[in-house]
Amino acid sequence: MFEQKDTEFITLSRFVLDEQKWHKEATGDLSILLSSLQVACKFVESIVRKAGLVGMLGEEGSVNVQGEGQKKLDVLANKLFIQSLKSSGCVAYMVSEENKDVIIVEPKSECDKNAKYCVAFDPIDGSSNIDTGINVGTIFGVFRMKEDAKNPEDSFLVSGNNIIVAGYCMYGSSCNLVITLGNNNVNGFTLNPSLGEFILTHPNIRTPEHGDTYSINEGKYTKWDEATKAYIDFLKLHQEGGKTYASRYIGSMVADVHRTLMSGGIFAYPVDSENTNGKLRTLYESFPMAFLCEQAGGKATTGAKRVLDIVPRSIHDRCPIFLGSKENVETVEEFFEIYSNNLTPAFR
Ligand SMILES: O=P(O)(O)OC[C@H]1O[C@](O)(COP(=O)(O)O)[C@@H](O)[C@@H]1O
Repeated sequence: MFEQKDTEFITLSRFVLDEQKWHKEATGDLSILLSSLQVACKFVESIVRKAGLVGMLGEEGSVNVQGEGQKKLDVLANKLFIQSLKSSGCVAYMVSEENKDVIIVEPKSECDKNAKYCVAFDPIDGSSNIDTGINVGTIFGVFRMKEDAKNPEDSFLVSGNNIIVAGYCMYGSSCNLVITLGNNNVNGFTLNPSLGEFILTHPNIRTPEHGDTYSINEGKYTKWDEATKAYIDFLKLHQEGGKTYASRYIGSMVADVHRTLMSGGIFAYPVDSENTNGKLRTLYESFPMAFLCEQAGGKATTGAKRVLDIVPRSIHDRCPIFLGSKENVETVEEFFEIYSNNLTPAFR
């Protein structure tokens, strides 16, 4: 476990090597994989930062498997992550928000044939905010390849409890990479552009038990299920010690979840009449964020069950998600309990 010591100049690479020291079965492959991931994050950060100067804003003109128009940065960032992860020699399969099928990595050498990791990622999350310079990010989750897997998908169509590493890299006023390798340990690093190094700046992130901000696209209120409507109504009517809840919504999951992990509260993207399974993708948005949140002491639910207990039906499957401070999420679970039993909430 990472000992609390003077964190200055602890780079991400050094931190991962330190962490791996505690894993008897560690072969160094995970460290190599994570160093390839951070190289891709640095590359994308450098392009996002100057996108407006180098003609990298706007549409690419193509449509991805989700039916969404692809931004130029979506396409470039996707290429960079695929290339960097392939070059690690430790990744067998990948799933990207931008690719319809599982990406199968052809081993280049004998050693590559032992690649045992699978990575699911969203190269640019919050694409709708790219052209206005609002925070966007990359989300990633690492799984072990399923030994008896018959098809590449099989290693991904498993419950979120199989995720071993999760993180995101947020491209904004500063570039922050937040990561967990499990062990109830979540750490935040800030990119020092002049050094080109991610430096540990937020050791051992703990999400407060309770928070008084909520983050949800209220424009969809009329399309929500009754439990979600009742919960948000409750937040508006309810005063905690004279304090009302504050609404905060950026529309980039990475940015909204980052704020929620650091200062508490709740982020939600429920089902609605347009997105009957929710909008956010289980494998490379909800699972990594739910794992990070739980490892930081928070909770993540669909309303009816723990997000990490879901087994996705397909690699681009979607699910509703409420994540954040333990107490706030437990209140959501109570509302879903009430409505699933057709009871009327006390405050109504
Ligand atoms: O505009 P909406 O419906 O509120 O959706 C915003 C949500 O969709 C997303 O932009 C989806 O992610 P992508 O940009 O990767 O497609 C999330 O980042 C965000 O939380």
